[in-house]
Parts: sequence; structure tokens; C-alpha cells
Amino acid sequence: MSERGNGGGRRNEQGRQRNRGAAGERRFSVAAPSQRKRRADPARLVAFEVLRAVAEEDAYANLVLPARIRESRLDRRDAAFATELAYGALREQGLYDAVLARCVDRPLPQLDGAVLDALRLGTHQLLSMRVPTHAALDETVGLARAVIGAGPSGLINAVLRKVAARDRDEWVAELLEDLEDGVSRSALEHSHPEWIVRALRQSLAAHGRRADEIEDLLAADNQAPVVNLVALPGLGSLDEALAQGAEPGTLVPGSAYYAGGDVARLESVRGGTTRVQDAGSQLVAWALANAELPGGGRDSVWLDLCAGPGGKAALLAAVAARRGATLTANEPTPHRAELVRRALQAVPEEHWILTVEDGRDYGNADNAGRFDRIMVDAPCSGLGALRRRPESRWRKSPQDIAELTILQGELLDAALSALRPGGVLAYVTCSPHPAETRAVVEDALRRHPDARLLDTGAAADAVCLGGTLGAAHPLDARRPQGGSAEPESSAEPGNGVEPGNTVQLWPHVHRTDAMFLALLTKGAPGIPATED
Ligand SMILES: C[S@@+](CC[C@H](N)C(=O)[O-])C[C@H]1O[C@@H](n2cnc3c(N)ncnc32)[C@H](O)[C@@H]1O
Repeated sequence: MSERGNGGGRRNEQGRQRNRGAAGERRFSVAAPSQRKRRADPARLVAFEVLRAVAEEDAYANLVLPARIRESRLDRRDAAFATELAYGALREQGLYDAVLARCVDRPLPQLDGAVLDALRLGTHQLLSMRVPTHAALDETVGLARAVIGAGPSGLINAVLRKVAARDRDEWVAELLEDLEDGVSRSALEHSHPEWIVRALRQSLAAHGRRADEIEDLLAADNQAPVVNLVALPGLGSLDEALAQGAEPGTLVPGSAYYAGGDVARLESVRGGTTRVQDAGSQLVAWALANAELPGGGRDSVWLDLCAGPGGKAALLAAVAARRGATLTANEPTPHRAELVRRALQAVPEEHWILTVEDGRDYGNADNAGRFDRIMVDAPCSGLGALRRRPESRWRKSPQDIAELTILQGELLDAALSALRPGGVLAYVTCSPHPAETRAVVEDALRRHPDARLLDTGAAADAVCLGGTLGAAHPLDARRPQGGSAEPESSAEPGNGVEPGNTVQLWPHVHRTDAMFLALLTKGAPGIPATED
């Protein structure tokens, strides 16, 4: 959004503020001068603009918000307020729209989008922030008057007064009265689409957890994640962050939790040797890097098949550099490949190669059996990272998952072909959905009789602080080693069966994104690796 309303737009020669976008189109109608009593509060204006960009331009709030905060020169306190307001209003849109539907005399889709967004912002302040009622009302009406117009500001005033008549708990209790089904109730209370509640419940069960953890999981999705830092091994240090109040990480070595605001203030972050990365992502990268190679032998040719924007590639390349190995980081989307290049810049350049290809092309004969370690961090629905992208839950659909599983299977096929016998492959998603996790691995094991699942739980436990994650779960599709798929009933211990398992992390348990990890190898156990 190039232009703001009266809260900060440029002034023309008459001293009036212009309200036109770059192309000259009117962005928001402006109130008559007599009705423009004041400027919009800058923090609320930023939050409003973020909601508008999300709705009108399909923008990602986590990308738009920092830019708008910088452009508006918000101080730290206002930046925190704008962040909480924008992210909260987006996350809780489902609940707030249900409340608003009771307070507006027409169906919500008939409201102007800008009016609805202003109402959501007001509702978040009234029901979920410690903003005094009069301030939430006055400031939201002031914002609306400044950037939408006097007419809508009257409607907004009237509706928010009705919202303010009850507190959040009272509203939830009233709305729940009409709902009997458990999924609908959880969806309303925790503001998730119903299909996602069902999918996450199914995911918990599929990964060996209790279905009633769903309430904690949904609640965790609504908590803003603490910023996790990683110091690239051999290159970075957490000293500066720790000196500025960061807490040492509790899940993986070399990590820290940083609650001190804008990380770009840290020199080590600006230099690229310390990076922001979820601890779950760090853990799966370490699990791949440190997993014992079942075939022993060469360990110098590594591949990250789906590398953009480069978080895991940077960590893997730093470890590779320390061990004299080289990481090929592949990303098919040019602008994301550029992000990978930047992420890798801190690592000595002789230890990484960037390719810009469809990962499925790595399944061709030229690459057959070429790599010792492969990361397949597959494109996925992101259902495990909802807390990070506040608007994303409202944009996804079950259809996305159906389409993604086909690509995930094809990428895993290509990677298994490119893996050398006795090497290790990590299949990773930031989704716990069984169709994207266990089913993709089970199907691949059926298609590749020479592939088998490793003890992923043990590999993950070996790299975590505290020794055990409690996150491993056996995979149902066990097969005789090196043989073709067999029914599960023949998978008896001591019957030549490989007891592989997978790992699923959870926001409400591990304080990470819900990352899934399966480590695979191919070839019979003990197969000697070819030395180049
Ligand atoms: C989950 S993200 C990877 C995150 C990355 N590993 C990191 O830690 O920063 C998945 C990536 O796969 C890429 N991708 C999509 N289709 C692909 C394909 N056909 N081959 C390889 N990568 C693909 C996406 O562009 C996206 O960058």
C-alpha cells in the first residue's frame, strides 16, 4: 500500500492530504474536512493497513508489517502494539466475525472490506487487549473517520458499542450456546476453520497423541512464537544476543530465545552468522547432519532439495563446511533461490553450490546415487506453523493438501533416487497432517523396495538437549528389510523387520512449529558405500 489516509499521507499544495494510490485510484474515501477531527493513531493505522493489504493484495502479514512499521517510524512500544493488534485481529477473525455478525444488521460480506477490517481491529482491542473501552472505541472511530469516512465511522461506533457490552468470555459463552458439535465449539473458541480443527485432531491421533490435546494445540496456535536464534556452527556466536537478554535454548544446542524486539539490532544477525530459525527446524537439520550413515563411508556430498528461503540450508552448509563436505542447495523459484544465496553468504563459498531447478529433476539418471545426505523439506500446507502466519489459516483449504501430497511424493521419489545406498535422507514438513507426513513416507516405502525407515526418534533424541523428546512414533507400514511391502501383521520383531519410526514436534509440547521428520536410507543394512 503506497499511500496512507489522513494518518500520514502526503499533503498537497492546499495543505489537504491526498488519498490516492500510486496509480491514482482512490484507496479510501476521506471524511469531509469538518469531520476530520484528528489524525489516526499511527500504530492503529499500520495495523489497519496490514489487514487491508492481506485482504486486497493477498499479502503476507509477516512481510508487510515490518515494512510498514519501518516506514511509519514507530517506536518499539508502538511497533509492539501494532503487531499485537494486526496479528491478533487476523488470527481471531473467525471468532470476531461471529461476534460482529450478532451486532451488525446485515450479513458481514455485504459490508465494505475496510469497514469490516476496522470493526475487527476494534473488536480485538475490546475483547483481547488491555485497551480501555473508551480508548478502543474512540481510536477505532477516529481511525475510521480519518481513512474511511464519516458515514462508516458512525456505523463502526454503533457496532463497537454493542461489542463492548460483553467481555470475551461472555461472548464466547453466548455463541457456544448454539453449538453442540465438539469441532464447531473448538473452532469457535480458538478461532480456527472447522476443517483445520478436524485435520489437527486427526494429526494428533495419527502421531500417537491424545485427541483431547487439541484444545492446547489450538491455543498454542494463537500464541505469538518467541523468536528463536541459531548461531551457525563454527561461524556465529550467541554471546551478543545473550548479553542483550536472550535466554539459552532448551531444545537444541547453539540456540537462544530472544524477546528483545527487532533482531536486526544484533550485529551478529546483520552479519548473517546468527539467524532467526525455529528450534524445530534446527533440530531436524541437526538430526540429518548427525545421523549415523547406515552404510558408513563417504560423507561429503550433501543436498538440500527444497532449500528456499535457506534457513536449514545455512545450518547444514555451516556443518558441512566444518566437516569438509559440500552442500548443494536447490530451489526452483528464482526469487527464493536468491534468498538462499543470501542465507548461505556467511558460509565459505567452496562449501556450497546453489541450483535453481525443479527438485523432481534430481531424480534423473545423472544424479542417481550421488548424495550422502539429503534434506527434503517439502512444500507443504504449513498447518504446523499457523502461529507464525496469522492470516494463513483462513486462506488454506483441504484441496491444497490433496495437491501437495502428489508433489511431496514425487520429490521424495527423486531424492531416494539421488541418495547413495547407505546414505541418509530426511523427509520434513512443517505440517503434522497424516496425508503429508506418514502417508507420503508409507507410499514411498511401498514404491521403493530398497528404501527403509530409520530409528528417527533415536537420531532426534541424540541431537536434542535433555536427551529425549518423547516425539517418536512407529510407522505402521513396516516391511521386511530389502523386501517388498508386506501386510502389517507380518511385522513382528525378530522377524527380519526394520522397526523404523518418525518424529512429530508440537507447538503445545515442544514450543516449536509442528515439524515432522522421517529419516530414510536405502540398500540393505551394512551395505558398503562406494568411495569416489
Ligand atoms: C518448506 S519450504 C523449504 C524451507 C527451507 N528448507 C528452509 O528451511 O528455509 C519448501 C520450498 O520448496 C520449494 N519448492 C516448491 N516446489 C518445488 C519443487 N518442485 N522442487 C523443489 N522445491 C520446490 C518452495 O519454493 C519452497 O521454497
